[in-house]
Amino acid sequence: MTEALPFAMTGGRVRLDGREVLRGIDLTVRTGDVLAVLGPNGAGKSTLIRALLGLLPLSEGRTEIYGRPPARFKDWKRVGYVPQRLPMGGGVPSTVREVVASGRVARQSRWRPSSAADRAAVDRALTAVGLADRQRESAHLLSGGQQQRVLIARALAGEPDVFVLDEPTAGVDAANQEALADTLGTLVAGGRTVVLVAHELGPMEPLVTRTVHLDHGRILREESPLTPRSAA
Ligand SMILES: Nc1ncnc2c1ncn2[C@@H]1O[C@H](COP(=O)(O)OP(=O)(O)OP(=O)(O)O)[C@@H](O)[C@H]1O
Repeated sequence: MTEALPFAMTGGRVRLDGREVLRGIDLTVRTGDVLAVLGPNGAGKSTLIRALLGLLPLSEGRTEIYGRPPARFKDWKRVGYVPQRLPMGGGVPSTVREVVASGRVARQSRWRPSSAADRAAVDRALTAVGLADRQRESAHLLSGGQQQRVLIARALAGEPDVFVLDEPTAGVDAANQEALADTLGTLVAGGRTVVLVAHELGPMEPLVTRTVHLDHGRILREESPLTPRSAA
């Protein structure tokens, strides 16, 4: 049996406050794709990835995650999401490590709380984003770029099959953009799938196998760069 596609949207429309923000999106993401969603401010890029993940409902059309509509999809450990910003919730300050460890939750259960494997995955993720030495600090007191790296580490810690990143390099300095590109390169070489929103691809550009250009809630064009994964 062939594996279901990580994401498949057909005729997807999203209305927010009575306004159509996505207008008839047909998009499939295949295993191993590194898909960059490009377009100007307000084009609908974040809305598209939130709709792919089922975080926003479609007003028309359908979308599936590994062959199931989001409401019936259960295998959330396969999906890692890096939102644009650290959610400010609950008023309880969380340490960097706690936020990153929360990326393991979909892998844990009442019967199997945190294990050595979980702790090792959190350690690897913290090291990958260069925050191992800041792990005891309060995540909300870090800079914007550092918080972005905490969110990337949270997704890495979950060891998902598909990573969805909303502007992962926004506010991240050049050295850490390079580090992120290296990390993503390793994941892609291991067969993972990546969907990312970006204004500037920067050092991630050589990894990208497909781009979709959005504007006014529609896909204007789709391209496959000629030399994916071969940094010049
Ligand atoms: N909750 C909301 N209610 C109403 N309109 C919204 C809401 N969220 C987003 N929008 C509108 O939807 C449109 C698309 O927003 P979206 O955040 O998806 O764009 P984007 O391409 O990711 O932009 P950016 O590059 O600035 O992050 C924008 O015009 C925005 O104002």
